[in-house]
Amino acid sequence: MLNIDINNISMIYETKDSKVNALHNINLEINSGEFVSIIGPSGCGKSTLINIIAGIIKPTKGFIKVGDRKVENPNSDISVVFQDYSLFPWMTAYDNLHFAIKNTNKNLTEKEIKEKALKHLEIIGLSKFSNSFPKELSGGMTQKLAISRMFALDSKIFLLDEPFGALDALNRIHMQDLLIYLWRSGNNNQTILYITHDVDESIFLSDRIVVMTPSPGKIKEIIEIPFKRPRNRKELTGSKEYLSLRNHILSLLTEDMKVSLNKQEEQMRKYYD
Ligand SMILES: Nc1ncnc2c1ncn2[C@@H]1O[C@H](COP(=O)(O)OP(=O)(O)OP(=O)(O)O)[C@@H](O)[C@H]1O
Repeated sequence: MLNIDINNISMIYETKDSKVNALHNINLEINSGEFVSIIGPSGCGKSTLINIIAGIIKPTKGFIKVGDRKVENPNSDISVVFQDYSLFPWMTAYDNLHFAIKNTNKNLTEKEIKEKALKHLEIIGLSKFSNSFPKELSGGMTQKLAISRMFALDSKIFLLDEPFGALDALNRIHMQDLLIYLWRSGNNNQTILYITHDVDESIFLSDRIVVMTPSPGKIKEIIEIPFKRPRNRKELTGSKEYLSLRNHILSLLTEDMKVSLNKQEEQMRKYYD
């Protein structure tokens, strides 16, 4: 179990002709075993933050600590799943899992690795597709495999960047249930940081939701989700408490949208006048 300490992170991208102020003074502590979602308008720096935590890009200011260690580069404590899948396209479904298990459990025998890989395929209902390559699977199946592979990797921290963004509503619900099932049935209670645009998804999945403001991305509010687990989707979404929480998050997000739409309108008026 490892916590994540996001310490005063700012990020400015410098391109040939401009500077983009992507993140400004982000401070956040995510506890071991916690599920935290980040929600915010497009371009507020959510993916930038995930990439900084994963050690893929270096921030302009501030640092990330995972447990006692400063993050300088990608490392095996942290696994990342992106929207456009995170599998090896040249390996079958079984081989993708086998490879992950073999590389993170050096003391397992070949028989144990095989059993574990087959068990993972069974849990996600893809036993029949063990010899299929990612391109031969549907979007939902591919993402199931990517999530399953993430758990097989046995990392302590999972960073998920809109992993179900490309799925239809039904598949999305199914995947949310699978994610929570795998997370809660794991032995070591991993820490999850989850990026989404979907307010309902963030409430259903999270212990806390971090709402961000647009350019530069700052933390606007951190919301504790009061609902006990396991959560019953039907009961939850019908409750008054849920609806008021949902309205609160939506109003935080639309406030910023109004400001940016007004700015856009002002610029268009200037252009056409
Ligand atoms: N490599 C880069 N070089 C220059 N600017 C970048 C780079 N990556 C991101 N940006 C800019 O930084 C800002 C934040 O981008 P980022 O992708 O982190 O936002 P986001 O909140 O994840 O967006 P979305 O929800 O649309 O995926 C945007 O203005 C984007 O154009």
